[in-house]
Amino acid sequence: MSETEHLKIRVETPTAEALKPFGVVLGRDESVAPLPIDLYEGRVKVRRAGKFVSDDKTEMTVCTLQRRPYIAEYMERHTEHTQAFVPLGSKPFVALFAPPNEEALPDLKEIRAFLFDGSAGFMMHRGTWHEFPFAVLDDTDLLVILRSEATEGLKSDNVIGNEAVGPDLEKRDMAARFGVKIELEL
Ligand SMILES: NC(=O)N[C@@H](O)C(=O)O
Repeated sequence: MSETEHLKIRVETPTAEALKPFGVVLGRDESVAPLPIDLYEGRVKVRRAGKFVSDDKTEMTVCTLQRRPYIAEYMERHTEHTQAFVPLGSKPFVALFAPPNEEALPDLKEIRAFLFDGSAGFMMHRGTWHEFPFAVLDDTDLLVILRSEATEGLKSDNVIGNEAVGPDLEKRDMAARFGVKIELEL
């Protein structure tokens, strides 16, 4: 009986170049110019991580977060998709939500905040009100899965009166709408 032949495959470092024949690394690539989205004083950089092919206008962005004050400046919702936040690098992040409703604004009494330890991401129900997650540590990367029309609506030229509204996006200025400063306590 012949000796079983051994085919040895060397395990490589998963660089973007090495992986090009197979796909796109879903992680921070600073050679990709951030999109012209300039909310939170530049503390959130949004880069498209590559073309995500789907039967609908869905995409993946990689957002790089720096710490910012734990104040919910905005709350927004997307009624057409279940947006997901996935931590890259296992760093913790804070997110706050209010349940989907039929009203034009979230119910302040129902807002809750959570500290995610970085071991798991979160996919929201359609219409869940939320603020963009907060970094606990600087240089936190989040994979955000969402519909591209929501991303387009966040671009600076669509921010009017400190709010952004567009197809599948309602981003509301909480201080202007409620006259309250929503602060998170860790
Ligand atoms: N960057 C980004 O996805 N921001 C908002 O759409 C959001 O839902 O947090």
